[in-house]
Amino acid sequence: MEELQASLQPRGLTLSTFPDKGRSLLAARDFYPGEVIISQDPYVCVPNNSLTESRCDGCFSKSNLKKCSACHVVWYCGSSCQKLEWKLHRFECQLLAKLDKERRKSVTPTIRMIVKLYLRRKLQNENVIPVTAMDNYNLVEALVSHMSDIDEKQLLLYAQMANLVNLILQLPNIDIKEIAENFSKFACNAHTICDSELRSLGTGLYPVISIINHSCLPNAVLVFEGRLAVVRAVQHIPKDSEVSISYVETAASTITRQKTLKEQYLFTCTCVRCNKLGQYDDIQESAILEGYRCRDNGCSGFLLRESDEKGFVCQQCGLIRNKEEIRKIASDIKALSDKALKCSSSGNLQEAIVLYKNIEKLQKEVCHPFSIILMRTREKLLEILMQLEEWKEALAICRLTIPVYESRSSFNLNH
Ligand SMILES: C[S@@+](CC[C@H](N)C(=O)[O-])C[C@H]1O[C@@H](n2cnc3c(N)ncnc32)[C@H](O)[C@@H]1O
Repeated sequence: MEELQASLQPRGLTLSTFPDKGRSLLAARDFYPGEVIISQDPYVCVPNNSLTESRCDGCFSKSNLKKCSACHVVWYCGSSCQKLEWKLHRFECQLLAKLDKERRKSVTPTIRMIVKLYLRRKLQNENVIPVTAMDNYNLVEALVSHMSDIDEKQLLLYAQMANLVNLILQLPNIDIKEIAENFSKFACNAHTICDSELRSLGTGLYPVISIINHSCLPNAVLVFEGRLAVVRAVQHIPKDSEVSISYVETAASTITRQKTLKEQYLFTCTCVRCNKLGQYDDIQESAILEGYRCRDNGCSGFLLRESDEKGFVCQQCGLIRNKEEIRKIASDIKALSDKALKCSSSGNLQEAIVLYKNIEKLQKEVCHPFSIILMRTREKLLEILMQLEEWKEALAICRLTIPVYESRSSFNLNH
């Protein structure tokens, strides 16, 4: 870690360890909103390929794809991406080509990440790929795995996946337990690589960026420029303070955020937002983000459950909303959502638009106008409309989301 510390110093950063969080990245000088704090190329990354969607292994694009003729698993958009990846894929390709057709189908993106991890370690050990202070396997070894905290079912799954990786790699002296531990490390350290519209393209392991801890009110944000991970300040970060990003959707209730953090990252967040759990402004924010709207369309109050559980009371005008009425609409929304998901994943986009519009209509009846649930439906609609180049309608959806973003920034100012 001394080498890493030395390479972070000229960037105005330093490493520290806290008893409750483990390693942390600190600012060794002031950073200002918009400024790049750190950027890193992935140690390994893979596109999120599935049976219905493929992307180029180099740039993650979806156009002009050709399958690697030897392994039939990996896709490229052209020779420049293929060349870029060849140093490693040359070895991966030989291993995948040896597998029978059925086994090849079980090589999921996660399995490929681990296979690539070991191949990269081997190529760095053999000096085929250069080693630097920010790009070496020691950084992967230092990542937290939470192996002692995960349940038996998950351990068993990791063991099965580790066996498959072992079968593919066929390296001498490989430790199955270490492979399983690397799966666990991926679960709490890997990042989803997104495009500028936050669409998920793939997964990458960025072992220096993984040192950055979480806050529900972060002072920095992680974005991607292609495969490059870039951390930018979103607030003034004074010298000696910790750099933090959010691992989860910040526009969620405290209970939802804490549940996700506990399940995926195995810790309980004690940030300033989480410490407000149960206080009036936390209850209000949670009810707006995930709760129901007032029966009176002209009222913007938030609803809380009545003590006798018959319904929900508007905290602004006192009107009561019946629980059964909400339950009925919620079940209609669920049925439509299942259909819409099927349509959009099978490429039936026109039908998906009709269904998402109906979902939005129903959600407008039950959800608070600034609800994150309604917002997600609109984001989905926007994504499909943009795919179909229906710009006018897409713009109309954007206009609906602006007031929600404005209200969110006022929430955050209150914290
Ligand atoms: C991506 S790692 C971050 C770096 C980590 N601290 C380390 O020592 O390598 C994620 C893990 O860090 C810890 N962590 C991150 N943010 C935290 C926070 N706000 N409070 C407590 N633990 C946190 C948790 O153990 C979590 O699973």
